[in-house]
Amino acid sequence: MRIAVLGAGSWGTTLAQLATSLDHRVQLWSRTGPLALSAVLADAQVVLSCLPMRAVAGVIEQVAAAGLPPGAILVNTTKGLDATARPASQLWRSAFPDWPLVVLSGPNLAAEVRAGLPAATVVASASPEAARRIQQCFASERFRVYTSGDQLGVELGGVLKNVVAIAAGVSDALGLGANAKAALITRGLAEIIRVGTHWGAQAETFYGLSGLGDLLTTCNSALSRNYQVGFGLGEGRTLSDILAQLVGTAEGVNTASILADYARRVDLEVPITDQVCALLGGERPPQVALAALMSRRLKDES
Ligand SMILES: NC(=O)C1=CN([C@@H]2O[C@H](COP(=O)(O)OP(=O)(O)OC[C@H]3O[C@@H](n4cnc5c(N)ncnc54)[C@H](OP(=O)(O)O)[C@@H]3O)[C@@H](O)[C@H]2O)C=CC1
Ligand SMILES: O=C(CO)COP(=O)(O)O
Repeated sequence: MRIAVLGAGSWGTTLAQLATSLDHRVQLWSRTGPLALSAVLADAQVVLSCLPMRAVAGVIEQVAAAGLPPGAILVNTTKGLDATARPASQLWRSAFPDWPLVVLSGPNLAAEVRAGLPAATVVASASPEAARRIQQCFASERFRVYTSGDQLGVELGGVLKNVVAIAAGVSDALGLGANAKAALITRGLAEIIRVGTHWGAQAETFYGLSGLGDLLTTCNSALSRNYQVGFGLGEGRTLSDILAQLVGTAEGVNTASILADYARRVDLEVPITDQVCALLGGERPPQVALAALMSRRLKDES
């Protein structure tokens, strides 16, 4: 396959390397690289977006100006929300309604995939044929690829877990222990399912690789940038200090405030997100956020 990879950060270079090792012809585009976007797109059969959320709308405009080859499969890997709480694939869908669209998402820390450690992921699309083609394209002995028809659920699992991963980092920095971490991850999953099903995703999807799978990876690995942000907050550092030293993108920082604002407007309960937001905004210290979560009104687990 001829693959254009947009975004030469951690994930873009990793997927480009994986695709090259599988004998695809790969061209990697970055805004500072030597290749023009029009040349990279010219005869691409697959266009893989590995951009941070803040770059997606601008690059879509550039792709529209450069021209997207008819029939090329668009693959979104961005795990973020725009200011209006839309996940990235919805921006691609609005700009290119006639092109097949696939979301690739799962527990896939780039450094581990790059090192050739075994990993699994999910490719989801309204077009089973497009999902199967992308499955074939990226599957290897070290990277197992499943398909799903719940494109929204697969994407939202990857987007929403970032906020819980920030909370998990805080929990570990405070030394709160394994019981607290398990409670956080489990109630985080309940929060993700509440938001995801509100937006129309299927609840079962969140128990799969792109939901629970990615939540476990991101909440338990210091390789995760979102976890690193939380760990820094738990150590009492300011967000600006943490971000100044962070290598790469932590999408959960923006996702938390966008989600908290949205949830407030539609009266959806997102207590973990609310506390993460308050911590990110420097509004309260971690121990006060913890106390707020522990002293909520007593309720049924469901
Ligand atoms: N890293 C990972 O483990 C995984 C990441 N993801 C998701 O993939 C997305 C990208 O993450 P990741 O690769 O880690 O991010 P990085 O921060 O490593 O890289 C982002 C890349 O995007 C480029 N970029 C930034 N702004 C623009 C812009 N306005 N126009 C064009 N290019 C731009 C950067 O270019 P420049 O260097 O010039 O600034 C950089 O090459 C995120 O949504 C993330 O959640 C998904 C799965 C795994
Ligand atoms: O999404 C990821 C792993 O699946 C990467 O997580 P971070 O963005 O927190 O590094």
